[in-house]
Amino acid sequence: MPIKVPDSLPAKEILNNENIFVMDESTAFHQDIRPLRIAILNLMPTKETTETQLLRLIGNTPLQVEIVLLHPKTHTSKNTSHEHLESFYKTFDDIKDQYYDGLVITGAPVEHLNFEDVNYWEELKDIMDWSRRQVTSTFHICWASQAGLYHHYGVPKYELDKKIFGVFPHTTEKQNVNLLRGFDEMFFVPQSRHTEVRREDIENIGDLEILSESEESGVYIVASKDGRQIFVSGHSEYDPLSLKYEYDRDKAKGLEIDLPKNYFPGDNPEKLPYSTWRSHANLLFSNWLNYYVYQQTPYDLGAGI
Ligand SMILES: CC(=O)SCCNC(=O)CCNC(=O)[C@H](O)C(C)(C)COP(=O)(O)OP(=O)(O)OC[C@H]1O[C@@H](n2cnc3c(N)ncnc32)[C@H](O)[C@@H]1OP(=O)(O)O
Ligand SMILES: N[C@@H](CCO)C(=O)O
Repeated sequence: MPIKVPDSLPAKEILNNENIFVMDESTAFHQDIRPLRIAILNLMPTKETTETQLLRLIGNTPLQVEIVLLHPKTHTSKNTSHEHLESFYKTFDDIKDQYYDGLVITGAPVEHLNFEDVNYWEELKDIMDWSRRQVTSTFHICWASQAGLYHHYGVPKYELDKKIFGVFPHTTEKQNVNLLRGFDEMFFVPQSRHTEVRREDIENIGDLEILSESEESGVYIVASKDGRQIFVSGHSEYDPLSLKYEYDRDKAKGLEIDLPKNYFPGDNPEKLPYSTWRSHANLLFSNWLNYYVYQQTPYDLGAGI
């Protein structure tokens, strides 16, 4: 079964070439099954790259999934063209009366700012409040996970002395948690952050559970006990070369940046990096879609969230 995306979205051709069946709006879904409606609030400056990465993971499912891409209307994008946003994106105003099975909120390179100084903060707060009422489960990535933990639970973020940058081993001690089903005892996840949230600020909040951590890179997955809010600090969706792109970009700018850890063979940036996290990424997203979205959402969406 396929995912359906806006007509002519560039990611469609890339994913079809990878044998992921992506439909456009003119093609009909199987009529007897209600497709899952997933919104992606894309806050990344590199929107096309992120669309492709997320659709690749969300499309790896036997479920029918209809995608709506959202961007914040209170922010003028510097790095994504107006035409791209006009052609493929909606804003919160267009969908706020509707109910959704799932929402993904991406990272954003605004972590040095106070949340209140992010120019779409008021809109993002409205979207996060709406998600509590009208979305079955919301998956927050990187900066969005910090933003969600802060907005919903008052959890602060802290500046790190040094950027956490690389692919780090992660573990979990939890048993029988559906989001973690099938996880290896230890698995790798890309992290690329200047800030963190801390265990001690989260563990006393009764509604939250820390599901996975890394000795080196800290808290990874936090979830509300009802599974409706998932906060993920890493970038499992990243492509094999995403960290290389960030490393080369920062080097070219003359910034002080260490090599991403556990990434280049022999720490040689001339060599093609290892990608060691893609099976984890696929499992994380398919567990979320299956157990937290599909198995929880009401058939008559809106009648019972
Ligand atoms: C912590 C995480 O969530 S990780 C996710 C972030 N990682 C990435 O974005 C990786 C890819 N990004 C990049 O490579 C870089 O951000 C680039 C090359 C695209 C742009 O870098 P720079 O030129 O240094 O920064 P630039 O001035 O364009 O600002 C970056 C973004 O922050 C936005 N921004 C800056 N200040 C603010 C603000 N006060 N409020 C809201 N957004 C802001 C910019 O508008 C831009 O986003 P946009 O393209 O959606 O408009
Ligand atoms: N992942 C980000 C961190 C900045 O927020 C980058 O290096 O682009």
